[in-house]
Amino acid sequence: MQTLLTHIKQLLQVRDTPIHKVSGAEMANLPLLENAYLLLENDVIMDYGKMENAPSLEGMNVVDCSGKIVLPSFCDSHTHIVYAGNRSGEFVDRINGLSYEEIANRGGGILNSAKKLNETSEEEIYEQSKKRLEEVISQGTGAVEIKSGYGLTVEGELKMLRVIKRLKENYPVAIKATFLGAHAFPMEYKENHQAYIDLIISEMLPAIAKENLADYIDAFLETGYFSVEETIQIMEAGKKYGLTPKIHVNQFTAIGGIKACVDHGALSVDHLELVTEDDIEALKNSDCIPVALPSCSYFISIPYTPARQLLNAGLPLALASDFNPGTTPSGNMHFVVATACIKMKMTPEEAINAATINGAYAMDLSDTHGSITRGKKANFILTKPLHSYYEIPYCFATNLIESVWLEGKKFGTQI
Ligand SMILES: N=CN[C@@H](CCC(=O)O)C(=O)O
Ligand SMILES: [Zn+2]
Repeated sequence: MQTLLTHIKQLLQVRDTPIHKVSGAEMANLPLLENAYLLLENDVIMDYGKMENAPSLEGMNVVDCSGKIVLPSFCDSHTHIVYAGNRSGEFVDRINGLSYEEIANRGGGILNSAKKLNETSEEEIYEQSKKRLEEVISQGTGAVEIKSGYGLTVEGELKMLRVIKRLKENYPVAIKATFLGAHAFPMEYKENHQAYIDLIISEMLPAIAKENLADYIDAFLETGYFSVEETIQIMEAGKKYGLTPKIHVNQFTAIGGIKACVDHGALSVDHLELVTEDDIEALKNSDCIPVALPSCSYFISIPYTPARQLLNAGLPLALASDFNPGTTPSGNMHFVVATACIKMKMTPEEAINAATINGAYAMDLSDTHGSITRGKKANFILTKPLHSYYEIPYCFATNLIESVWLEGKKFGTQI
């Protein structure tokens, strides 16, 4: 079955020649077609072009898009969507003056979520998590990475990764799974870090590999969490099972972690609210992409990733949501794009590139996702009538989405 979208006011992120990512000054370029058509066949993009060259409407499922914009679905390369319960109590504690660090030191934070997760059945976690996945899909996400990291036990981590696997089987979005056993040290290992790292390496990783549950390995490389040396052990162990590192780093302190991640083959380094000149040097001429998480900065009032500094150095940048119960209880990528423009001074073109093609790169998905390119998945957002794509970040709190399309079908018609 072919579907033809006609009279599209602006068709964004049109890339005739497939690219994997855009970097530095290239990010200011967002190729588009005005008054365009888009032709879908089954689950892929067949063709596109100017309306005057549109194919005959005969026998087609035709969708008139007059006044509306089409852009590729958001590619959210960093989330923790699978969790149990929430941490709204800690949110109020922070309003009343406690910091994220103080809450964590009292056994709150990640350990609070780990306790809840280990007390909750796999079925119940699936039910809670699928609601969040459906929510982000309705907000325009068409490819998403989901981390474990709230188990911190062999069974808990496996439980989370099995839930991610089920989500992958049941939803028409691309999902990549990341093993984040090195998210925090459980209380009983506070004085014996090596014993927990040994548990990750000798028990968790083999069990995960046996069920083929993960694509990537992650660690929270941060003062008070995993040191540079500890993270190197985790990255090297993961690589032995074919898991490429994607690492949380430089959220609160810069301790030389970025260079270690680049040296050990990380696909992405995520957070980077703090960035040093040495970090930038380490990233230059590497294949590792920085990922900024502006909703996290917003929610816990920490600095925003210095996007201009990274782009001026010629580096690529991806934007992701960080959806999690502690620092970012939202996976709304429209808000992420808007906040990147408003607070990080990214232009609309840069922010849309960062949330589409560069997000796809940060999940090894740019061959199939992240742009309007012939042969790629027909995953895209159809907006309500707009004057220009500038209104996407400008209308930062308005729902601009008329419909989301996944694998060639309007979402809601597949499941
Ligand atoms: N910083 C580490 N991990 C998450 C937060 C985890 C939590 O507080 O539950 C993040 O990316 O912000
Ligand atoms: Zn995170």
